[in-house]
Amino acid sequence: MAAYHPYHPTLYTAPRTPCFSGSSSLGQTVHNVITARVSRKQSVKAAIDCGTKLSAWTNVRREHWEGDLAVEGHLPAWLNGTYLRNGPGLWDVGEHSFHHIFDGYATLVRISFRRGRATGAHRHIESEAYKAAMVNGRPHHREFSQLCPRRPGSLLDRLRNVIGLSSGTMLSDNANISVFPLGDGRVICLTETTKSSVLVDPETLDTIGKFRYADRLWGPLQSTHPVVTRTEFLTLLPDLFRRGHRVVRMAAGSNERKVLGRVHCRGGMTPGWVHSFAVTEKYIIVPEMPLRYSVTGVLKSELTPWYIFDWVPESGSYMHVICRLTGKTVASVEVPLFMALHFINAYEQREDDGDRTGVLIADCCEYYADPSIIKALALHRLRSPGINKDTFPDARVARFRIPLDGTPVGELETVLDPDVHGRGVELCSINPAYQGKEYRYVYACGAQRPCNFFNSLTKIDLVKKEAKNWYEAGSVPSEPFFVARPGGTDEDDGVVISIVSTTQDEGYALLLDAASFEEIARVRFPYGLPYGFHGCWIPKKI
Ligand SMILES: CC(=O)/C=C/C=C(C)/C=C/C1=C(C)CCCC1(C)C
Ligand SMILES: CC(/C=C/C=O)=C\C=C\C=O
Ligand SMILES: [Fe+2]
Repeated sequence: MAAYHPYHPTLYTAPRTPCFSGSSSLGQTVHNVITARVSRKQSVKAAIDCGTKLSAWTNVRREHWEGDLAVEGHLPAWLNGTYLRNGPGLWDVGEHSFHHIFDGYATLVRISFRRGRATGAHRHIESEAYKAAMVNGRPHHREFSQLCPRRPGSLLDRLRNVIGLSSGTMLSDNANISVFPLGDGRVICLTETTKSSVLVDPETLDTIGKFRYADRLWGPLQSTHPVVTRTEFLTLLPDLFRRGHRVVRMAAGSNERKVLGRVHCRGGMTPGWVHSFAVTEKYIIVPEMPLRYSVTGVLKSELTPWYIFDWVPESGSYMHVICRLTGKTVASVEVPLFMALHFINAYEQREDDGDRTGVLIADCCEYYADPSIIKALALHRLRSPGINKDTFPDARVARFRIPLDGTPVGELETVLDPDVHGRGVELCSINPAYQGKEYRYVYACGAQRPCNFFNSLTKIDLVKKEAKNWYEAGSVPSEPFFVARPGGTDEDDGVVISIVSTTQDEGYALLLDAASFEEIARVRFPYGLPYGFHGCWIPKKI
């Protein structure tokens, strides 16, 4: 069968903004390679596009920038520390343009707050994949929608691809999704390949090198959303051939992962894709949805209609519950079909008659069992808004109830009227002190319809079932990240930070008071920034 390829026939011509000026030797290589490949005509087009197109979907202007940031408004005196955000920031190399938002080379953005002032920086992560692409002027590794550079023509090439992909040598280490401070002070960036675990310096944004796991747990894939606390790092390693996930734990200060338990997927022939999972104080909750890895697609270096997945609704949806102490599966229930990337939080709902745990609650951003969100994130779709076309899939805050008493099925319900957040909810954060506990507030990207991507921020009150929204026409805000005020006792005592890209070539960090959801400050970069995914907060040690 011919390999399916989801490229759009009228592929958008990406505005290239290739005025890189790296100072490192790699930066110099980057500069030479890029300038050599960009014609004057392209540079003029880039300059025009910069002013008129949304910077969210364009390459970052320079490979590296660092400087003081202009502050409009008032930064709280208590806000001392660094906000780091990871995401793709370079989708074009030489003549090659990536197809999907998840393919772009990782770009870190830093904003450091100190006594009411702010400095900032951005820089690409110097992964092997990025460096090879810069030197060769085209991608050299398998990315999310980018196939292996060697197209399987002969049997020998096919065999080489299978070996390269299963051994991991051809897989990308482009850590472009998340960033976490580990309990021991190191800062790690990740995507879904194991080799993408990369350590960075949160101040200079230098790539320090690979995070080397000191164990023998083989497997090319990992979760990009580990649960990281001061004491541990909990993650999942998908087991493509034995239809499951290993649940592993690494203590802070160590590089050695230890297997805690194993999730056996119940539907389909391959494990369900888990982009994130949830924890309560006692349990780890692993979702299994019918968007399953296409192991043959990945190994044969072919794209399926869902890129690297198959959508197999008849294989069902399940929630698996693992005890954090023993690693044993204590429940595995069938639930209504669902499609979710991000779990918001989970907790144990205690029964009235004592401390026996009855039901687990797990909340997520859910797409009405429709995986088309994956296709909505192709760059040509993001870059062609189509005036007044409402093309973005609807999403809701959905709540699972998972019984622990042996009942074989769980429930799924919509928590609040999705119209209050524009039928968009994604890239969520909560007060981290409430992780695994009963909680009330969610901060997330929302939608002001019509739209082809999230374009607002929302604060959802799960108790009152209300939302407060922030929206400004022509702006795309990224994940609103909650930072708690030290010593604060209310769940929403703090600020929310989101980096906004606009059609006016602006890039700024928006700070909202988390309680009122009113704007308190804008901290401006000199130019528009590309979209990014997940951030973290590193408090300044006083
Ligand atoms: C949802 C999200 O933010 C990113 C998802 C990225 C995925 C699933 C990437 C997967 C892969 C690579 C980064 C390299 C090649 C292997 C593959 C599993 C496709
Ligand atoms: C940008 C995105 C999802 C958008 C819509 O659902 C997901 C990013 C995932 C990164 O972890
Ligand atoms: Fe994510």
